[in-house]
Amino acid sequence: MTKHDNLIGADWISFGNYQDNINPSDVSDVIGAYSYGTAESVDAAVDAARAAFPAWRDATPQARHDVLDAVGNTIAARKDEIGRLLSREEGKTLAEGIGETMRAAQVFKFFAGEALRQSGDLQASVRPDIDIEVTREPVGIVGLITPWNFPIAIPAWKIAPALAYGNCVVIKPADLTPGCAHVIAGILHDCGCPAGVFNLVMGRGSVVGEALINHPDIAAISFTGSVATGQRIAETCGRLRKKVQLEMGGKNPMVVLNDADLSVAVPACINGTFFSTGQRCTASSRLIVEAGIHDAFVDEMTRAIKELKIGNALDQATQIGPVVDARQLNSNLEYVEIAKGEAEEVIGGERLELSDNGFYQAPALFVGTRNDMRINREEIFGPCGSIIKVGDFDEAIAVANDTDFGLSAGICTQSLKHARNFKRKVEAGMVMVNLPTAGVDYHVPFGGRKGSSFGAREQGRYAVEFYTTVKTSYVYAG
Ligand SMILES: NC(=O)C1=CN([C@@H]2O[C@H](COP(=O)(O)OP(=O)(O)OC[C@H]3O[C@@H](n4cnc5c(N)ncnc54)[C@H](OP(=O)(O)O)[C@@H]3O)[C@@H](O)[C@H]2O)C=CC1
Ligand SMILES: O=C(O)CCC(=O)C(=O)O
Repeated sequence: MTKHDNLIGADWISFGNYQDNINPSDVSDVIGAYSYGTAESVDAAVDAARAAFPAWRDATPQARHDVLDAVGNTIAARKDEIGRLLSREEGKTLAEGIGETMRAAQVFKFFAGEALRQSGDLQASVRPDIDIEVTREPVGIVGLITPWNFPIAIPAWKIAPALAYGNCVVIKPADLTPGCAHVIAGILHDCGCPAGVFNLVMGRGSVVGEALINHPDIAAISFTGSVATGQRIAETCGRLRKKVQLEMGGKNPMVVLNDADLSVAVPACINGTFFSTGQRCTASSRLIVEAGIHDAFVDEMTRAIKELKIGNALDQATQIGPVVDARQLNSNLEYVEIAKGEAEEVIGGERLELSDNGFYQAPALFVGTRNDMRINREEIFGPCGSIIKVGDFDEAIAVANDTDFGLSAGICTQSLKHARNFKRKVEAGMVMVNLPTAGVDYHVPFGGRKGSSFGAREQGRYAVEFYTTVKTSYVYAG
């Protein structure tokens, strides 16, 4: 079996402790063995980054552009092979895996451009003969901790801006999906990224992740994952005065009003709720439906989920792949049991025993639910959606906002007035009109409010806020 090592400085380093990367579509398929690091591995990676930082900080924008652009081009050229690896290790369909790979390529190319577009302000002083410049500088060495559900796009949208703005990186990918981050490391290495500017340390969150967040020379941590881990990271970073950016869960509402076009609303809800096996922090987990269209909507959704093809992620016909692992599958099935006690009706949601030996679950629709039920308060992170019936638009907005989260929110309506009011009143970082709540562009800000996010926004040119620090310089020329 192929063994995969960590990238520290210019070298591929083995720490022993090889762990199998298993395909959730078919657990007999072992993708490779990945060497997991320790706290000492993090020390070595930070030493390499510290040595590389002065030269990378001072590198020309052109030099940074060229590395990132070459990485983007290489990922795009290898999209089929990398997309297949992604689908094998995470379980999303091949189309989704290749699509996510292209998104990562585009992110690198976008931030290659941003490396060239850095700017500052020249401001007038309130005193005579003094000029003031406001400029941005890299924060230093940044630690990136990424989840399993977007194993190439999320590393890409943290690595690319970090490097574009002159930082050095130590990344710890999710222990369930180290393969795509390992491929990015190889591509950065081969595309001329100087030794130590980018370092990969694979391993467990409780070991490598903890060492990263506690390391005194790491200036900033960018994290995507669960609320519990994010809270822990925020506390540590606050105590150690590190800059921190957290993207966590969602309980995203999708409102369907009486005037919605069901031929738009149903595909948007099917996509938002069930695609990527519901394992998206932007998934539509609460479908808030106005009474006049409720029964027709439930009928159409029930028909549509029964037609979904669940199966091996690598099968071209598959629309919904497996759940990522046994732990997540068991957690989803527990929520289906909870739903049986809370909802008026549960459609689907059962464990599926297919010919491939993977973690398959039928999509689940919970009908006749209230917003105060556990299934509507807690993030499930599986192919499960609840339907909540409401009387009118005002009630729909109140229910949409009655949640601890605030990442994405959607509305299906043909009314310009309701769409406009929804955009203004909904408490979310991203709003979708007649579109699924999940599936975002790569060049605009991503993030939310309340319990979903903390710190500066990710992606697009707004990423500059997290990956740089501001310097104000006064020059007297009298
Ligand atoms: N918002 C999102 O996009 C995501 C949300 N989730 C939510 O989280 C739930 C659990 O998923 P899970 O993968 O366990 O999420 P975690 O939050 O545990 O994992 C996210 C990342 O954090 C790392 N990590 C874990 N513990 C620590 C720690 N103490 N210090 C530093 N880093 C740490 C993980 O490492 P390791 O992989 O080794 O555990 C992983 O790289 C899901 O059911 C879902 O609800 C999960 C993934 C993405
Ligand atoms: O919906 C998307 O396109 C991105 C979702 C995401 O980043 C996540 O689930 O972590």
